[in-house]
Amino acid sequence: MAFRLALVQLAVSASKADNLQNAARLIKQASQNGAKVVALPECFNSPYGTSYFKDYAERIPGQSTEVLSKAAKENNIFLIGGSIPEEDNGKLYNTCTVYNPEGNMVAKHRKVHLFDIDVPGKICFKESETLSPGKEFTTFDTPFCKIGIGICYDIRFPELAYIYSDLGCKLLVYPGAFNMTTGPAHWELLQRSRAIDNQVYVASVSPARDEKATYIAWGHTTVVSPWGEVVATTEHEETIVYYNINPDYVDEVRSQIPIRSQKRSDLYKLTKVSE
Ligand SMILES: NC(=O)CCC(=O)C(=O)O
Repeated sequence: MAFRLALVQLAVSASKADNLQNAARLIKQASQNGAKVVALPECFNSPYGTSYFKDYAERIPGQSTEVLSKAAKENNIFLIGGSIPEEDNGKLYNTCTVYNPEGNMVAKHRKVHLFDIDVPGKICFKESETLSPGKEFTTFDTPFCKIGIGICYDIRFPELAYIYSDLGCKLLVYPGAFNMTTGPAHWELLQRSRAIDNQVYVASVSPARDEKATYIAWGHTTVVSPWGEVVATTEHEETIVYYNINPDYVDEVRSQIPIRSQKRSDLYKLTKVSE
């Protein structure tokens, strides 16, 4: 069954209250425009940066996730709540929660791959200075299709996307916040790569760009089809990106180019490590 996806490229400020209010307003707008699944960006309630995570962190459930649960219920939608800094047992995580139209939390993804990079003269960022990594794969069912969740840097790891497609996901959603160095170079290419590798829809949701922020987001919230085409995108201002996802198109592309049944599992395979 086809459905309308809305990706909210939210302008995130230092005021958590404003961020929550803005998110609720744009979620409502997306639902009034027919969206059945709505997604927010990475770190939607707080500026993105290691110096902010502790101050903005909340337990789950907490203030921000209660706003999300209420918004999902009031608007009768599935809501992928971007991510928030989560505090649990003295540790901090970068966590995405997902709600069904009854407002129940149906999934929780803690960013698995922490964003630790050093590109000399351009950007050095170490999420691991303050955050701990998640350990779980995260998918959830909707009446439309199964959806897999990754957060930002998670998109660089093809294994995660492969596992999600193997579990039956037809859409992968990555709340993300690439930057002015890696954004232009890799943001779209990574989405198209994951889409083609797995013949799935890939959607990535960024915050809007704030030139005065300590970390300047690239924006360019985007949807890519299972054929690898960019089917919806934008620049960097606050906006909502819409696309009508047709899960049957995933099957069509897979039957045209049947790489899934052509894998040489007699020669190689990906295995899940159990704890
Ligand atoms: N928030 C992030 O994980 C940023 C990832 C990123 O910019 C990248 O290049 O990867």
